[in-house]
Parts: sequence; C-alpha cells; structure tokens
Amino acid sequence: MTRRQPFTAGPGGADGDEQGGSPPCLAAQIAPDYFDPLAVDAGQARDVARWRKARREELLAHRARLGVAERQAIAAAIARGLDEVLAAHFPDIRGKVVAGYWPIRSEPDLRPWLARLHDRGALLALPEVERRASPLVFRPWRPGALMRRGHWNIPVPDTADRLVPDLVLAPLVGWDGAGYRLGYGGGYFDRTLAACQPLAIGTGLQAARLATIYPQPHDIRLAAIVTEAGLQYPPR
Ligand SMILES: Nc1nc2c(c(=O)[nH]1)N(C=O)[C@@H](CNc1ccc(C(=O)N[C@@H](CCC(=O)O)C(=O)O)cc1)CN2
Ligand SMILES: Nc1ncnc2c1ncn2[C@@H]1O[C@H](COP(=O)(O)OP(=O)(O)OP(=O)(O)O)[C@@H](O)[C@H]1O
Repeated sequence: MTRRQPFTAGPGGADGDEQGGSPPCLAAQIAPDYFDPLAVDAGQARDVARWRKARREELLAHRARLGVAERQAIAAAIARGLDEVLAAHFPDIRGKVVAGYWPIRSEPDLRPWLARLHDRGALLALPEVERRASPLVFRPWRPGALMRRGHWNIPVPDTADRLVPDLVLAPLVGWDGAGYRLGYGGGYFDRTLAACQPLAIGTGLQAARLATIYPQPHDIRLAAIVTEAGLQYPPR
C-alpha cells in the first residue's frame, strides 16, 4: 500500500522521480540573475514578510501546545513517510549523505530515524549557520557525536569538516500545496537550495499547511513534503 498523496485534490500528484540526483554544491553554477532583489516590489515584499511573521507565530504556538505522546506519534509517522522517500529515490542508502536537523522549538524529533540510517550505512550531516545571510553548511554527524552551540543556540557537530548532502530534510514551520516552505524567517534553506541541489524534503505537521505562503522569487519548492498524514509530492 502506498501512503503517497497528491498535494491537491484531483488527478496528478507528480511522482517526482526525475527530481532525484544531486550535482555537487557549486555556488558558481548559480545563474547570476537567479534572485535579483531589485526585481522585487518592496511594498509587496514587506507585506508578505509581515504576513509570514504572523503565521509563523501562530503555527509555532500551535506546535508548542502538542503533548509529548502526540509529538512522538507524529515523528514516528513522518519517519515512515521518509522510508518511502528512500525506497523511491535512494534504494541503496550506503554512502549517501543525509542531512537531518537537531530539533528545536518542538520540531518533530527524527534523530531515531537518522540513527537507523546510520546503521544502514548512510553518512549523516546536520546544518550550521556558519555566516549570517549565507547558505547553510553541513557538518558530518553521528548519534552521540560531540556538539557545540551554534547560531541561535542550535547544537551543531563540533567539527570543521563539511559534507555535501544528497538528501536534505527541511523542517517546516508551515508549508503549502505548491511545495513551498515557511521556516524561521532567515531565508537559510532557500539560500542553501539555490547553491546546491540535493533532494529536499520538507518535514512537519499536517496542520501547518497553509493555502499559500505567497511564494516570492527567492522561495524554492521542495521535492516533497512528509507529514504524519504521509508523503506528498507537489503538482508539476
Ligand atoms: N532544527 C533546525 N535547525 C536548523 C534550521 C531549522 O529550521 N531547524 N535552520 C533552517 O534554516 C537553520 C537555522 N535557521 C535559522 C533561521 C532564522 C534565524 C533567525 O535569526 N531568525 C530571526 C528572524 C529573521 C528575520 O525575520 O529576518 C529571529 O527570529 O530573530 C536563525 C536560524 C539551520 N539549523
Ligand atoms: N537566495 C536568496 N538570496 C538572497 N536573499 C534571500 C535568498 N533566499 C531568501 N532570502 C531572504 O531571506 C529572507 C527570509 O526569507 P523567508 O521568509 O523565505 O525565510 P524562511 O524560509 O522562513 O527561513 P529559514 O529557511 O531560515 O527557516 C527574505 O527577506 C529573503 O529576501
């Protein structure tokens, strides 16, 4: 039985199969006109930023109210959806680099799933904000590794090494049916996905779905979104 669901009612969730594969992170590959801040209407961008800030606060408050058992059940269901992603895109995970995240602010804790991947021979990584307003870097990590406090007090592996991920989990504060992500407002994932093209999978609560996040030129669509309701591919 497949738990895959299209984002929208009606025919045609894309199967996303062509979205696998991942050229290495080469910032030089970015088209120089990829994101031109001057092409954005300043008033509209300000309105969208204000709207997103209000939605973030509501969504984070809702998530913080979930009980421990509910949170664990959600994380376990998301882990099952992620196993489907692996089966579809990385049937042999050995030697592949999977970037997870160290949970903050009531994000689903997927470290148990990451630990299972480690046992299956995947290389794990966690993101770090090394420089403000820059792409994230990914540090090699394994369960039990020594951590230090990074930007925003987020724990990061205590190493200067880096990895280039094949698969990246992007934790969602909110999301929409077109596959766009609302995060904590730093723009870090968008900058990261503009600089390299791993398979990017959003993970979060089904209840965090918005009709639209009013995508802006800098917003990059995720390949798929996994919630406790299953694996969902955006329409083509
Ligand atoms: N667990 C986890 N780790 C993660 C992420 C995540 O979403 N979850 N990130 C995913 O990207 C990166 C950290 N993201 C961050 C995003 C915003 C800000 C920040 O300073 N926010 C400002 C608001 C910015 C603005 O509105 O202009 C703030 O709250 O003051 C910090 C870190 C890397 N690590
Ligand atoms: N590729 C980019 N180049 C330059 N600025 C960017 C880029 N991507 C995002 N930004 C800037 O980052 C700011 C925050 O973006 P946005 O609201 O999409 O954050 P977010 O996706 O919620 O944050 P995060 O990924 O850090 O959790 C925006 O003002 C945007 O202009």
